[in-house]
Amino acid sequence: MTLATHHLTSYIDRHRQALDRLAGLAPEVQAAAQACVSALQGGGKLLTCGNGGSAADAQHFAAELTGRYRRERRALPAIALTTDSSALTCIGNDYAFEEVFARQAQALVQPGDVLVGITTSGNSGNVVRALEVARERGAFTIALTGENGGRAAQTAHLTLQAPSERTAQIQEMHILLIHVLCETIDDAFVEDRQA
Ligand SMILES: O=C(CO)[C@@H](O)[C@H](O)[C@H](O)[C@H](O)COP(=O)(O)O
Ligand SMILES: [Zn+2]
Repeated sequence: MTLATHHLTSYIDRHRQALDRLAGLAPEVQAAAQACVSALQGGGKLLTCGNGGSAADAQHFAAELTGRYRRERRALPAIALTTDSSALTCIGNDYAFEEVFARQAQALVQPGDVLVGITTSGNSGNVVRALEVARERGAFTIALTGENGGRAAQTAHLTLQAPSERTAQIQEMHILLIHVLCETIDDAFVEDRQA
């Protein structure tokens, strides 16, 4: 067996073992999807943030909404707080790295919005601070974490805890969860092209 084959087999085995536990998150996933749909139907927007691979996930989620996920529907408002290098460097340099998302949240979050903070450890300070600020400003807050929800789970209104302690596997489940949220958001808007 090659090393790559060994890794592929063990990744697949690990996912097989985790899938039943992931299915157990259905009530939380339904609640998260409903919160996103209600915010968007009420004129609110989604804001997303995360670090490293989770920054990519945050951008991926926002782009599925402003662009398109799977079915044709109107463009939906979503902003990833990870993309503006001027804002990130200014806030990181002049305040603190922990404030890079929170300061943008102070500027952008309105009551009725949803902020989604993505952190596999559950403990990235800048994600936790963004959840805190968004909550204070009247947004509904959702954390995507690993099995250990960490400080993010203590801060957010709702947490989707991917059942793993391995960063990579948590990320792989996060993107699955994000796509399920997008599928459910499509369900709500696909008949409503002019709204
Ligand atoms: O993609 C990976 C590892 O798979 C890394 O870039 C990873 O996202 C970074 O180490 C992050 O800083 C981890 O942050 P977090 O998920 O604990 O909030
Ligand atoms: Zn990665």
